[in-house]
Amino acid sequence: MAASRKTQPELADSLIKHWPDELSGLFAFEVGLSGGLDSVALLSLLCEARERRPALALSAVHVHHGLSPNADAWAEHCRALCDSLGVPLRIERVQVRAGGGESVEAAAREARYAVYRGSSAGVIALAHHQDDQAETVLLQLLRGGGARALAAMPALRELAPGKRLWRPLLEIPRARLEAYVRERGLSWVDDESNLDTRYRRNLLRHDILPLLERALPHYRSHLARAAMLQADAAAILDEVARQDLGACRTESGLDCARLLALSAPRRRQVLLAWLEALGWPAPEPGALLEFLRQAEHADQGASPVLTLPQGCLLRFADTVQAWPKALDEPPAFTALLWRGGDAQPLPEWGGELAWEWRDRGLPEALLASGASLAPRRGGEKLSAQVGRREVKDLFREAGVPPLLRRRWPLLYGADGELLAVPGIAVSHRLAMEAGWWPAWRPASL
Ligand SMILES: Nc1ncnc2c1ncn2[C@@H]1O[C@H](COP(=O)(O)OP(=O)(O)OP(=O)(O)O)[C@@H](O)[C@H]1O
Repeated sequence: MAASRKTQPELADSLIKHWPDELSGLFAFEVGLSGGLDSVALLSLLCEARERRPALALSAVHVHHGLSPNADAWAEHCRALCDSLGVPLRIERVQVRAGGGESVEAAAREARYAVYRGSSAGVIALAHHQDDQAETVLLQLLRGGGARALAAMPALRELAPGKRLWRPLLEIPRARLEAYVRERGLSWVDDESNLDTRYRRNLLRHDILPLLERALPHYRSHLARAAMLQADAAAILDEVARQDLGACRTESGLDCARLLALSAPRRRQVLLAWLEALGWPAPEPGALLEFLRQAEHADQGASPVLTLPQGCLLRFADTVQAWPKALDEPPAFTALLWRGGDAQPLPEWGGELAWEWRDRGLPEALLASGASLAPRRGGEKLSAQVGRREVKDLFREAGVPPLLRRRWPLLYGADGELLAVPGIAVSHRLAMEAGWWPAWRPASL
């Protein structure tokens, strides 16, 4: 053991030397221990760090997925290793349920992260190394990922409030970890699924990367460097998108004029940042481009819509709005509460009825004496300069998307006469003098 420590001493030294400043003052570290070579190396290295930093409270967690016939043996191996290193271990059994097109691998990962988030330690350390990082960059590239995806795995990130995820081995090639583990005389288990080339990562690892290595022995560090550069680019994109989003955001969505004044790539980033803030996954880049193109060239009367699994984006008047998928049916009847021109919030209608004083508007007496709101049923007509006009045509001309027409409140007088289509037109017959104009403000998300 003493002789071997001379061969690979620099690994533990380098770990200590590169201890992130952000982790100073944190002492409870838990290693995600699969029992494989990488996490065995990490646990052992952190044990060496503990010798030099006795305040370090080191523990380990093994997530027992129960997926492999060898799962119990892996857990046993972790137990024996932790006993020999004097590290407390918790073994967490999880039920892996893949659903909705998710792979078993992804479901197992999700289950692991749930266990990590539940840890009482402030820092969870995982053993991803430089080879993993290089593979991740290539896989993201092959999936057509952008800067954020190509930034691959960060060395440090927040896992949950007050909890960090740390990957201290990202700059170390796997071969060095193997040499280290062998020198320490430590044993590890091999996950048999790692040899299964059905998984894309394993196909890269076993069939493609060995070829690449022959021509470009330093490809790992080059890909890791590319990831670092992309991480910077992604951080700048995020910063700019956050600022642009702040400038474009209005109560009901994004201001079209401000959005369209931005360069095309910034527009896309704003929309993506907004969707992310809403918790909606990013749409296909092509679909987003097409929506923005249509939104830019939309005339009065056209309302481009981008339909997404969670709902839809639409351009209406001077805003881009996001509407959740399931729009409830509006109420059949709502009494107008007249408060001398104060806006009336109507959450059950998904918006607010506001009032403006105009040269031609509705008389106050009419509004104060039993007016009400009801949805469109079809066939309604409103008094116009010449005769009466179909509400359907008024909606179309105003560019109200069909989706919003269903829950657009129409304003009726106590005698059942249609007084106004708020925000679009008021009865010509009743608005002969200065009076009130109703404005309907649909609230998007
Ligand atoms: N069963 C497990 N229990 C605890 N930690 C684990 C387990 N499996 C993996 N880990 C931790 O996660 C690290 C990455 O493992 P692996 O490469 O198998 O996961 P991955 O799914 O490819 O990566 P990611 O977690 O980024 O999705 C391991 O080095 C180890 O630290």
